[in-house]
Amino acid sequence: MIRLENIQYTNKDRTILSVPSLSITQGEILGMMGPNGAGKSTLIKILSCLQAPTGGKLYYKNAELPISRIPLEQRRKWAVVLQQTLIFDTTVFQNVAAGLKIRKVPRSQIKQKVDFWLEQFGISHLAKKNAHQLSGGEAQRVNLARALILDPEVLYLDEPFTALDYPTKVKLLKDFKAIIKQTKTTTIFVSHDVTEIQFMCDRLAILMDGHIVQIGSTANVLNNPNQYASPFIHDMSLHIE
Ligand SMILES: Nc1ncnc2c1ncn2[C@@H]1O[C@H](COP(=O)(O)OP(=O)(O)OP(=O)(O)O)[C@@H](O)[C@H]1O
Repeated sequence: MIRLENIQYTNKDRTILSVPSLSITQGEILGMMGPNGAGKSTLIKILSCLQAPTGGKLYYKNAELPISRIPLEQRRKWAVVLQQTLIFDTTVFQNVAAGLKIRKVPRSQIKQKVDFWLEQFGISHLAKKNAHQLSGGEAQRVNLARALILDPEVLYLDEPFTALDYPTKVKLLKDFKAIIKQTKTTTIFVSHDVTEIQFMCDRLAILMDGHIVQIGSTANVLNNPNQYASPFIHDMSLHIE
């Protein structure tokens, strides 16, 4: 589905990211972990074309993308959800409908789709509430519904659950995983929380200092880290216990 070849991101003389190759298959959930400043957000931004790399090639469904000028139709196949919920000062319904309105989807379809996605995320009862009056967990549900309503082929998530308390997070993770497995949405998921990663991800990549030092099945990477990943995995062991 997505393939990176020799992707580099340098700033002045500093290499922030260097990924010789990375392939992401359709429908998989790929996790990304690593210390602060390892380059996870930079990689997400490059994958979702929010930021152009300074070198390398990006392929989407075997076609090379012109990374410095990605067409709008292509960008619209992807959705990005960040830790900060970008909620508009209007109702929950209008927030979830926003992307469809921009795409000029007919009103009758908008109503049908919004009702469906509010239901999927268990927030139908909040439809008329002002989105600025929501709790963190409710707001993040709105944020996720707003992304998934666009039927993205790829979903990029950068620590979307970090600010949530544990019971809220567990409930949302369960609902969310069921939805993305059902819709077979290819998902790239950055997190600092090993529990989230274990629960969500088919594969896990460990980034250190701008390099993917290990990638493989989530259980294998966490249980058998290589010499480069093991200091980071070891430091997380307190959280695992
Ligand atoms: N546009 C930029 N210009 C200069 N330096 C940048 C730029 N973007 C990121 N960096 C630097 O690149 C490095 C990687 O940053 P990035 O945000 O990708 O890391 P991260 O792994 O997502 O970190 P965190 O876990 O703290 O969110 C950091 O040292 C950051 O300061």
